[in-house]
Amino acid sequence: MKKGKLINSFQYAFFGLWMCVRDERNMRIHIGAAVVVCGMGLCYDISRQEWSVLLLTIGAVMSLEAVNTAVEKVVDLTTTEHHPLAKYAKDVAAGAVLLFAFIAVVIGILIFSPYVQQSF
Ligand SMILES: Nc1ncnc2c1ncn2[C@@H]1O[C@H](COP(=O)(O)OP(=O)(O)OP(=O)(O)O)[C@@H](O)[C@H]1O
Repeated sequence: MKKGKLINSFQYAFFGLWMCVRDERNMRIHIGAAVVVCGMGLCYDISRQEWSVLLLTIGAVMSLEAVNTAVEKVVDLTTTEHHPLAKYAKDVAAGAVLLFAFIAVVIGILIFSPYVQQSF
């Protein structure tokens, strides 16, 4: 692959993430939650393994939100009409984010509950 093209690909990808943050309220909520849990991670001095799980979880939630946004945009591009398949695609993509967001909350509780209990 040519060097220029590789740089362009990174630029497009970063611009995609920026548009997601700029336009999607849910993405900004995920970022807020990530800042809070990373702050807690620093406060409680969690282990390397716990940081790995935490960062993987944060990355997965945000990546899923980005894919959900992409699905929404493609559906909107495909039809402006009310269509059951459009609803199906959007709701399934949203469900994927919701499912992993629940898992992320459970992971957060598993990681931080021993530290929070110790501090009382
Ligand atoms: N073209 C369509 N045909 C049928 N149902 C649709 C269509 N567009 C959206 N919907 C449905 O309307 C509801 C709201 O969709 P919308 O696109 O506004 O996304 P949203 O859930 O509000 O997400 P976001 O806040 O990320 O935009 C969802 O249940 C979605 O499946």
